[in-house]
Amino acid sequence: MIGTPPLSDLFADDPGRAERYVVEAGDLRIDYSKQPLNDDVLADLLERARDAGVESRRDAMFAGEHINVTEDRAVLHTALRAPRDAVVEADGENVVPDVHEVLDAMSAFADRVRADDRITDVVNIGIGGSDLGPAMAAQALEAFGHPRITCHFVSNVDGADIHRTLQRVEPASTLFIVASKTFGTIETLTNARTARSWLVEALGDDAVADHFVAVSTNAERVAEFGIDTANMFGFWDWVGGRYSVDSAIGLSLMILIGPDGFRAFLDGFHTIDEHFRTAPLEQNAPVLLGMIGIHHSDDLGRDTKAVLPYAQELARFPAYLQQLDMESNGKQVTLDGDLVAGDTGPIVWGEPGTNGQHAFYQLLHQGTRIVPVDFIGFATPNHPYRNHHDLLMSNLFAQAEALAFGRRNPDEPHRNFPGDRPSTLILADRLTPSVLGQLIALYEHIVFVQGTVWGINSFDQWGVELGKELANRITPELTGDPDPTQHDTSTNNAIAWYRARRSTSG
Ligand SMILES: O=P(O)(O)OC[C@H]1O[C@H](O)[C@H](O)[C@@H](O)[C@@H]1O
Repeated sequence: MIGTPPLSDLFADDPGRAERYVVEAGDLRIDYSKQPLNDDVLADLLERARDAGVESRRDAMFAGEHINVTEDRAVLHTALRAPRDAVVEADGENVVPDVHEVLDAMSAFADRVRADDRITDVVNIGIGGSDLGPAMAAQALEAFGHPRITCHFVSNVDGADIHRTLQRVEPASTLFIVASKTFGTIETLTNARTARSWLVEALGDDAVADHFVAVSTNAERVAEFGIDTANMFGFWDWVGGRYSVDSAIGLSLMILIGPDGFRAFLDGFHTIDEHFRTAPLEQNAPVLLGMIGIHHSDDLGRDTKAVLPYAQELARFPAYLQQLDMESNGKQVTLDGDLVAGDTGPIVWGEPGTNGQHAFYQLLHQGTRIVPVDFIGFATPNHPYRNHHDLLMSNLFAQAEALAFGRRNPDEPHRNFPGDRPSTLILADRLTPSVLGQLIALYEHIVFVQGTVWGINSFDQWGVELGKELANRITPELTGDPDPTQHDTSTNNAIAWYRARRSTSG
């Protein structure tokens, strides 16, 4: 492991540092000068990226090879944002015409809904990748939204979620989008059934065709559920759930911001795809940021990473990144099935600034753990209050400065700020559909680079299966007969406790 002097020394000794350690990708200006790097460390990290085969694996992904080996699938979310005339082959077939056929169908449908004064509310029912992407993006891009349309997102099987939403909408003016790649996810099917009963009770069976559409890869299950497949928008098994916001899973977003806005969103992704595919590693933003993350994790033993957007509209961005990063790289075995040697994906968390400053930044500044931070900010806000924005941005710049350089106070240790706390500063002119697409694609490819270096499969998610299976086993035990005894004693007692109270509380 190569160490570096404190950031204050690195800056003092190298006046060109702040110019040199900046990379531009699309509309993003990424300053990584407040990271524990010098030219030697950087060269070493890029060497490690090369040795790990980042370039060849990247090319294999873009070429549609089955790099998701445990599911024997291509990984082609990049094809979802390829221009109409591009050629991307999966299993010998160009998938781009199919992608654009669905985009065209979505666009026609979105235009119809946007022009239909009867529809005021769109409720997306989905979970995981079928929720977080559109929910995060709809919030992020509300300023670009249709004035009549409100999007709602129901994900949790907790009845409180659908109940709250159904109380806020009217059957006649609501469109439900049931979004599920597999159409087998119990949370989504349960919520969708409840929504359908609610609609049918108010408007009758015939209303389902007008008020329900589906987004899925599984036409058979959509039909079984009772949604006409004429009202279904498809996608493909080479789109991972957490990489699906730019597939038909983004239908609610497209209805909100319009087909042109959605096109701009996809173009933003594509800009970063092209950057990632073609920029030399030295100027390749996902590679640089990915390798900085590797440095924190592998060399400096840092377990977590905070993503702190100075944009209220990006409030759900950290939650979105949690699935993207932690479901992708929270793995313990390599592609060959061996245990990995060190740690893999970081614990990702965050909240928008300035709220975080009044909550957890104490630990960032003076805690014993060092948390690498990504700050995100914009020059122009999507609201009219420039004075607020100046305050917001001054806080962003101040926090990055304070973390990096601290303030010595030997006489009062509790007022001492040690500094030398790393951050990356990601800036863009304005949070537009294109810039949001660019940000998401940047993180997608950072995750890819890191998964490649760790030698893991970033595209499966077997770790979510066991809990699902056990829940399916326990569900009938909560109501059935006799009392269950087949679990460990703690689980048995918890189930017995619930059964007893369930029967008395009704
Ligand atoms: O879209 P669906 O098939 O309903 O899946 C929804 C989510 O659930 C699964 O358990 C996976 O962990 C996620 O990757 C997925 O996004």
